[in-house]
Amino acid sequence: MSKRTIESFYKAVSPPSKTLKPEEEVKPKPPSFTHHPSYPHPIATLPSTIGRPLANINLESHPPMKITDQPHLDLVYFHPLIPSPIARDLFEFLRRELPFYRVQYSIRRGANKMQINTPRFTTVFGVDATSWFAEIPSTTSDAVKNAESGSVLLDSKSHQPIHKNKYQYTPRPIPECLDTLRQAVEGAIGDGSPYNFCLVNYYATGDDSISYHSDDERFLGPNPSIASISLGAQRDFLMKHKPSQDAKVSNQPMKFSLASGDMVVMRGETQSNWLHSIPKHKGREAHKGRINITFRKAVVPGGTDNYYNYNVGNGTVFRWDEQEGKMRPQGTQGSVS
Ligand SMILES: O=C(O)CCC(=O)C(=O)O
Ligand SMILES: [Fe+2]
Repeated sequence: MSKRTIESFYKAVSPPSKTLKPEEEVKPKPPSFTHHPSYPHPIATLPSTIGRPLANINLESHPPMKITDQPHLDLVYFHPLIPSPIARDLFEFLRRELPFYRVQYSIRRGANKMQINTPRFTTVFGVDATSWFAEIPSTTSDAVKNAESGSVLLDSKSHQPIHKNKYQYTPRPIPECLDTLRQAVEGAIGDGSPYNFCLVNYYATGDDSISYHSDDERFLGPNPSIASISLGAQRDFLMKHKPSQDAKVSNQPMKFSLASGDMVVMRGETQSNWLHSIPKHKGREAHKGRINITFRKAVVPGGTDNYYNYNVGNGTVFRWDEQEGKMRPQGTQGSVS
């Protein structure tokens, strides 16, 4: 009898089928969940009222704008990608269902060690291109299946389970709700490049922010493409060129007022030449929350550890508390201010 290779026991986690029945045939389904041992809690799957429109985004009436009129700038601006009622429902769904973190870490500045409190809530899912999540087929024994809850990490080249010390943090598969969005985003961009990471920021109020930075880490490879989606409150997105002697380079920042449902794709030489930020904000919508989702492709294991270190870390899980109208650390009773 010939031996079966390990690959033949696994198949890639396939996206949910896009062939949907007409509205009247679809019965309301009880909520279902994406389970995985790496999640602090099961993560609800999208209701069809959100999943269906995301799978059928039509950009014919408002095609994306290419913005390339500044040196080294290569943006594609979808204004919007997601129609506003769906964007609002998706915002509320993700704020309610995802685990969030308020990561603290320390950096060295010369001889001094400084403690940094990330000024926003964050979470992350995905794994770099050297590994992939494979579904455990139904022929595998129930005991193994339950232990792994449906998917296992394999090495992309050997298709063998990864070494237990490959990563410092346990990678989390992108849950169905964000994977449906990933497929919609990849379909809208249409350049055939797949993303393997999903980073989520939640800015609770105008006091939350991200300072000027570029996403040009080596673990993303040269000229990375980053797709960035906004949901909820409108916030300013600033972009400025890195310091340059070139007379064609302006030192004035560009400002985009990003609305719920908008997507900006930063690609080409943008990350190596430009910085971007979401500054603190007062005034209109400052009391309202905003979610930002970025899809990226990390190519080496260092990217996986970096993303989990700065977006999950080792701290408390926060969940949205609808009654209190704010994020609450899990495992605490009563109101936390
Ligand atoms: O919130 C945003 O729009 C930007 C987020 C961002 O730049 C990042 O997560 O790297
Ligand atoms: Fe960024």
